[in-house]
Amino acid sequence: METTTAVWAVFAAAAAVIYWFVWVMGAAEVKGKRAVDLKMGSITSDKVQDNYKQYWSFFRRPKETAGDSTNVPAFVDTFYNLVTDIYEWGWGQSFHFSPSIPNLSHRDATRIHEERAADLINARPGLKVLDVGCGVGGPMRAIASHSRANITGITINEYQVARARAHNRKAGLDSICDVVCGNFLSMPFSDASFDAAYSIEATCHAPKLQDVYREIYRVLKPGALYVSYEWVTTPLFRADNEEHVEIIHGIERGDALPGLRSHDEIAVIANEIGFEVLEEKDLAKPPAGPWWTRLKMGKIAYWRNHLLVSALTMLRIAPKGVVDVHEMLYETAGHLTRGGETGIFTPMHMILCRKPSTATNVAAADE
Ligand SMILES: C=C(CC[C@@H](C)[C@H]1CC[C@H]2C3=CC[C@H]4[C@H](C)[C@@H](O)CC[C@]4(C)[C@H]3CC[C@]12C)C(C)C
Ligand SMILES: C[S@@+](CC[C@H](N)C(=O)[O-])C[C@H]1O[C@@H](n2cnc3c(N)ncnc32)[C@H](O)[C@@H]1O
Repeated sequence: METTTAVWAVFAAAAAVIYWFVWVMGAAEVKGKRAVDLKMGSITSDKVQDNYKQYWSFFRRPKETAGDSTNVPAFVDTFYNLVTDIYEWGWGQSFHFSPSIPNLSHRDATRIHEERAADLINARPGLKVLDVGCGVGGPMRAIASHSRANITGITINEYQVARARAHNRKAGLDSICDVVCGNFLSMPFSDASFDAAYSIEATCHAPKLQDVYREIYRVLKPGALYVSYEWVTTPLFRADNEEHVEIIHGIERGDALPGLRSHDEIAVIANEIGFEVLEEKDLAKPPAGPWWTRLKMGKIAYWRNHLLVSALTMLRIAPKGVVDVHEMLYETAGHLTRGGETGIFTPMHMILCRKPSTATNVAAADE
């Protein structure tokens, strides 16, 4: 072989490897981002590392200020600036777990878990439904396609609003799906303005569940249904077991949680606000397939992703700090997996509630 031909062959092979590594392997898990498009929400690239440090400082706050929850929405917003693109790239547009179903893809299992929420609140054409903590709108689009209900989502993170709106347009669902930026602890909606509501793995970010349930109760019409998939510790959790405590702390640190609640607090709080509790169930319990296997099976993929984000950072395609955030998520995946395997944690404690038909618009806990 001539030298020039050999050089060209080496170049072509290298180009093919880079293409495969970045565009094929680095493509979004389901449908969303490519690794080369990793930004960090609305943070400018030079501020990513500072924001990452700021995120961690929340967990190092002095004991005297630990009870002060006023800064939680800002801390959660910073978290989603840091992780939204990595989530979309490595997981898809639905930022939640679902029970695995034999012979079904993650994508289908995710859709089924979302449609279940829609069916529980009897979502149907013409109904005005609220999505509390909507992320980039994966569940919203699945539920809108399934039910043809009109859905309004709310998220604290401006960058997610832009992503969700772009996805809604692309899916041709923008006539029935909209997203607003706001705090679910004080929502920019009038009293009794929604026919139904759901929240999927989002209210765990509220420092006090009462505050978000009270707001949801306020904006729902009397008789309206509300379903939530809550992150909680299960009856198997033991506060005097060091490993259990470490797993739960690990989940809190890596997922911007001010403090995980126990399974038995949820219905008590819903009742306290004035909701009638119609059903409560841990959707992770058998016969449901394990929700954590999707995290566990990806060990090799994590290493590939780690190499990819490191290479993209070195080439200055991805901002400095992405590697740290990715490392944090990798560790979190370990804690979540242990939480699932030990059975001490579930991300799908389902509670179905109704605002009484006779309700005046004052939440019981306010009276
Ligand atoms: C409900 C919440 C988020 C739940 C999940 C969507 C995310 C929790 C942990 C995330 C991930 C962990 C490991 C990442 C991996 C290292 C990377 O290479 C690709 C993305 C991950 C798989 C990432 C994806 C999203 C999660 C599974 C919380 C915040 C309340
Ligand atoms: C894990 S994501 C789940 C998103 C979506 N439900 C899904 O399943 O894809 C949690 C969402 O809750 C939102 N959130 C957290 N705290 C919030 C707050 N105080 N006000 C509004 N949204 C909030 C986040 O911005 C994010 O969109």
